[in-house]
Amino acid sequence: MVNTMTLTWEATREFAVMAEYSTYGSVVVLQVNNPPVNSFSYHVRQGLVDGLEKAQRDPAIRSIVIMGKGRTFPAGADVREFGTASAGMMPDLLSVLAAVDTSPKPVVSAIHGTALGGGFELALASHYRLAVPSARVGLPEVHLGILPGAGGTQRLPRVVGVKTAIQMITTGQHIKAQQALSLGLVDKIVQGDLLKEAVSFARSIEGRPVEDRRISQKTVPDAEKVGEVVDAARKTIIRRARGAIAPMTCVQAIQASVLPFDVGMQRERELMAFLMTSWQAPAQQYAFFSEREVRRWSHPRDKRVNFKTAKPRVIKSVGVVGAGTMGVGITISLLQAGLKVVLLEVNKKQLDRGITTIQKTLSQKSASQRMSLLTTTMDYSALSDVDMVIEAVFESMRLKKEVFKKLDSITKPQAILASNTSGLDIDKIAAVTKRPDKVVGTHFFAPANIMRLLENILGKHTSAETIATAMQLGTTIGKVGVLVGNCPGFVGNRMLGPYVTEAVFLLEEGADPQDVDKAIEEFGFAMGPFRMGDLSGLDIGWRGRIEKGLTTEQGPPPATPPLYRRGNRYCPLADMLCMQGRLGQKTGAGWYRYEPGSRAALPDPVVQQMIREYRQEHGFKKRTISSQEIVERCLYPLINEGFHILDEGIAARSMDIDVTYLFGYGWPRHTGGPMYYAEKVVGLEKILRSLESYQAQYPDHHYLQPSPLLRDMVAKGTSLAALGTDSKL
Ligand SMILES: CCCCCCC[C@H](O)CC(=O)SCCNC(=O)CCNC(=O)[C@H](O)C(C)(C)COP(=O)([O-])OP(=O)([O-])OC[C@H]1O[C@@H](n2cnc3c(N)ncnc32)[C@H](O)[C@@H]1OP(=O)([O-])[O-]
Repeated sequence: MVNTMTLTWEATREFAVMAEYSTYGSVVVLQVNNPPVNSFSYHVRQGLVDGLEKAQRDPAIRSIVIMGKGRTFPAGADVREFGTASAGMMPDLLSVLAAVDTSPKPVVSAIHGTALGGGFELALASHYRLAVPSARVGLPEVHLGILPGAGGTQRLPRVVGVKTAIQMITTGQHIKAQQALSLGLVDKIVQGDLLKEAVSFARSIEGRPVEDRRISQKTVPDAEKVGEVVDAARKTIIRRARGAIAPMTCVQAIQASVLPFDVGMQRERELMAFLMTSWQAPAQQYAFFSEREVRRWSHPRDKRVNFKTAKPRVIKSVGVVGAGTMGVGITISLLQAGLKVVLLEVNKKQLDRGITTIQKTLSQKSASQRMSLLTTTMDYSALSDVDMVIEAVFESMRLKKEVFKKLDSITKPQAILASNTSGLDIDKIAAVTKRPDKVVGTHFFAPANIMRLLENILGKHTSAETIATAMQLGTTIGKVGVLVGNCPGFVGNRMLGPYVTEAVFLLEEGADPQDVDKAIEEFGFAMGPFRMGDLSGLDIGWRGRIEKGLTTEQGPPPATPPLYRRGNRYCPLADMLCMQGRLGQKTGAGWYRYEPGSRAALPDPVVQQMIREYRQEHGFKKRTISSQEIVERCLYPLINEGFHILDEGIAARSMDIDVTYLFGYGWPRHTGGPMYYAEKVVGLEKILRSLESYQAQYPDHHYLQPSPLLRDMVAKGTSLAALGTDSKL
């Protein structure tokens, strides 16, 4: 039992601020105090080493507890320090952990919050680990393009075996306390006050030898199977990594854990140095910080549109109009966040289908509780009292205007009206209401309950309060909200336009859909443009082109040259598929064919024949197109559109574009996003010169014309970060 009297701070705070030193009789408690996540900045490392040394010197001290102050046990190395002088300053994390491991007095890590990365490595270097039930542990370094470089690849397999270590480290998953206990990663789960419990536990183990508690001295339990385990895991890891080098490098380090500890540590250090100096690690760290930085939004249009000053309205209940795929996904997200939802659908069958999907998707445990927050209706008057409505009807301006007129007359005057549109003009929708200041675009991505991106569109009259409310709602429901301006397609779909168009032009010249998809997937996308089109439904784009007058259900509009529309080059291959009823996966055929019940895209001789005949008819000569050309011709125009978007102020910062693509379009994270990739991986000058060269070859592909901003930046040597507003990066 801990004497509560001893719980008053006796210690001086000479290592205060970053690692506080306190004594409770024979126990020293070192509390890391570096908000918000107690990361191991230089001062924390120094504080811990000083504290450990002081505890060793004091004969009255018999055990040491390490814990985190505030919300968490250390969540890892200070990533902002990477690449700076303080990252290399001694003591480094390895020497802190060596001092813990070799301490003759037992060291207990007492975990609450999230012990991640270097934090969990510190816990593994300790002789005992306690955790509160809500704690989570893990080694998520792979998401930052590196490996657990403070012994994590060597100590974890010594506890859980190579197989589980590979699984944990290559996925970077966080493990709950209970599972950590069953894996032997924590020794005890403690209820109640962690400090008291930890001090009491530390007293109970004083005097016991620490040698057999040192993980570094243990052997890997499944060491003899290491080759077999690695072989079995390799294929899946490489496929999942999609070009990221960190996962397989982590495996190489884990493989070395069967060697003597010091040899394995040396191997870990070498592999860490390899990753740290690769171009992928900074890209992934940029992605990590950008995901957080977009929360500090602002817009050049109006200085009141700024996260610092704009106050969101409190939203307790939300109406959702439309129980199609999007409306249902949005409803699920809102219910999962504990919000009250009124789901309106005028078609009874559709409504019933929607309710069934919602019930099935919500987790068994909380389904009835979540479902009690849902009201369903076919009557607009049920929306009279909600704080906000998200319209998710079919993508038609006429229909959306009708819905907004009704919503404006029925909902309370202060209610916010949001449209889940993927590209329609928010100002036109707002214009049919008497409250354009309360109208905003909220573009969710399918499946809306899974995809993390929420593109929030600021209309001409949208107030700062309204946009703040949309951004806040995104956070509440676990989305990554990005603020963008109003233009056709907003940021994401506008940039996708030239990408998809150029992909189809590649078919004219000799590529097959699978050639283009393969090149884009090798670049790192989960799906190339043709597989993606088949998944989303080819009719979406077709309907859009019909609405714009570019085509009709029967073929090209009368008196139109076959390969041109309004003076621009046009390829009708996608329209031809739709006219044959090939709308993608849902009809069993699109750019590919699909066996009943299967999602596997199979090359289709029918499509290949159609493309061949088309080439013949229009005099295109087939040639072999390299993967590099495919990647450049699809991605550089997309990037170029990003520069137009920045130039027009549709996105305030390049990171808003990057986050949009990382979270909404499956852009490979290890390349940082399209704008980061353009600047830091390829180089702006090279992008510009390639666009110029392709433009010379294809003068009527208008989007290959380099953006004036890109030209200007190359000429002046300006960086993208220098353009941004409010950026802390
Ligand atoms: C010889 C050399 C040897 C080198 C050895 C190093 C080896 C080691 O294995 C490497 C590591 O540990 S790598 C690290 C491995 N660890 C990880 O990868 C863990 C990464 N972190 C996370 O997963 C989440 O932040 C938490 C789950 C910790 C908290 O989630 P939440 O409650 O939703 O909160 P939130 O909004 O997410 O964050 C709040 C604020 O903290 C900031 N920040 C956070 N972590 C940071 C860090 N490590 N650093 C700096 N900053 C970090 C974050 O940016 C944000 O700042 P803002 O200014 O307010 O925007």
